[in-house]
Amino acid sequence: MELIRFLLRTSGRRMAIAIVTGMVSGVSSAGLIALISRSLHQQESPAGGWLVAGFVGLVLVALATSIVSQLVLVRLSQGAVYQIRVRLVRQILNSELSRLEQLGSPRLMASLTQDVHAITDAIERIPFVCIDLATAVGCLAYITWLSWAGLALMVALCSLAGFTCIRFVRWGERWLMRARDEEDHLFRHFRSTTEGIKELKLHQRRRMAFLDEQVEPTAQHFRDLSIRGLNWFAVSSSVGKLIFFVAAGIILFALPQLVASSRELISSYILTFTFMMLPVDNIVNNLPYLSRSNVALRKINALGLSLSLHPEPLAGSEPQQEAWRVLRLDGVVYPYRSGEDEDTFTLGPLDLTIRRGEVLFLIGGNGSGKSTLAKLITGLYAPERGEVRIDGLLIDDANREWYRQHFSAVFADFHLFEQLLGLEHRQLDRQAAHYLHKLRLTQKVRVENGRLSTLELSQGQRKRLALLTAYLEDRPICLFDEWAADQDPLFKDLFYREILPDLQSKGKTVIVISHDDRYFDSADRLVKLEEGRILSDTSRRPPHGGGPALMSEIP
Ligand SMILES: Nc1ncnc2c1ncn2[C@@H]1O[C@H](COP(=O)(O)OP(=O)(O)OP(=O)(O)O)[C@@H](O)[C@H]1O
Repeated sequence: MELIRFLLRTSGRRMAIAIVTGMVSGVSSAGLIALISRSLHQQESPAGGWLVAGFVGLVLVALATSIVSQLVLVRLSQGAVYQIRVRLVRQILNSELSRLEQLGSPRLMASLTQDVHAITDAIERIPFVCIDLATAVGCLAYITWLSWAGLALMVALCSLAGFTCIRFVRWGERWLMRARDEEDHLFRHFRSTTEGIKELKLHQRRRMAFLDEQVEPTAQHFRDLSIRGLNWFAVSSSVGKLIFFVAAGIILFALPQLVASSRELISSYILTFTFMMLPVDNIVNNLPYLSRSNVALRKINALGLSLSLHPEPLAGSEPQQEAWRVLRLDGVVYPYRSGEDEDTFTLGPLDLTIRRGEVLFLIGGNGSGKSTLAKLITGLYAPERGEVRIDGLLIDDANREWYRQHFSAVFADFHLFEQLLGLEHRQLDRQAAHYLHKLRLTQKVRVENGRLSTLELSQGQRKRLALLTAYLEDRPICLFDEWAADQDPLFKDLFYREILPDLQSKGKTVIVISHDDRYFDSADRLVKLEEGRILSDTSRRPPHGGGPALMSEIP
């Protein structure tokens, strides 16, 4: 079973301790049955001292080993859940952006929530299932010890039960796997529900169509596939219980006819089967949860495999190249693909040279490739063909992470973190307060211990906060993707006339994606894109230092 293999990989030593102590507990429980059975048969004569001592001893051993086994398994299972969560997030973070975009956030969210939940659910049951299993195995061992005919019957029935149940569970799993694939589509609709709530609320017919034509059919399909899968589990559970009762019936009624059996033997069987009933019931009832976790693990492994096919090496420790001079893109090509080979849009081939200290505007119509080029320049995408070099140094998989550390960027679909993560200024709060004042956000936001007091702001204000982060990062190259689009005229002016010259005066190179032709005169250079190619590259003036020192006097 995949879950057990996963737990063994997580900590084989702990698993071994849990199995050994669990088995001791199970055998002790079976020993207790044997002892109770024997004491019942000695009703006539008072129980000997050794029986009482044996009873107390076995109770203590069964309890102590059961507790140890469960404690170890609780630790092991929670450790495994922790590892799965962290490993998955790490794998996502270490994967190429283009791969993550292809997979889509609903697929990632489904694994991070549903699959992790299914595994957690199953793993939390493992300690109890293990003890039940150990008790059942102990009881079977006792039945075997009582009579060899009992052993033969048990082996035959256990094989039959195992074979039949596993077959049904496998069929069930196949349906659950299909249901799980459907769940990815369902998550896409969940995302549309939360992110498109305004559009859905405003338009009743759209909302009805969304519900009737998208959410309901997908949810129904998911439900039907799940029902089919769970039906097989129900069959498997009933067949398992049926075989158990058949075993009990044969041993109680048929065995005495076939093999000479004393009343003592029969009553021992009755006691053992009664004792076994609860653990067997628990094991059978937990099978669907364990099976679901198999499906979830397969899904997570498939995601992990697909992510690991596009890994990115971790960051090198080299410092940024503050004094870089030239960044060159030579013949770079980046295609977006929808299917196997079908290109939907291709950026390039294009050549571009960016010099240190210049303010470069990327302009062009919607869909001309500006944001794609920005992701190539910043190293978020790797070109399929062509080269990116910084001062002649070729940027490849080995140093792309290092190269990215040269950039601060505010993309159009930026994300704000509540905490100013990864910024190690000694006076972070003071610096942040200074920039908040300059960005006219003091009335709205405070920064305490590097944490922003609120993110409940207008889109324009949120963008100003993103700009604050870029300032605090203090990286040599800044990139703003239509930053000013949501700003009022005052802040548009502030951005183009003061912030950009200020960044330039600090020696930063600034790349701005802009549609604001009123402010194109703020650029040293205008690079115009059309259909993924550079249409024109116009230098308006050589890169200069200077400009008003808006942000320069940091306290
Ligand atoms: N993740 C993606 N997957 C597939 N195609 C994409 C993806 N992102 C962008 N595209 C396609 O690439 C083309 C260029 O998009 P890009 O976002 O670079 O344009 P842009 O010039 O920044 O446009 P805008 O001014 O509207 O922001 C578009 O035709 C778009 O459909």
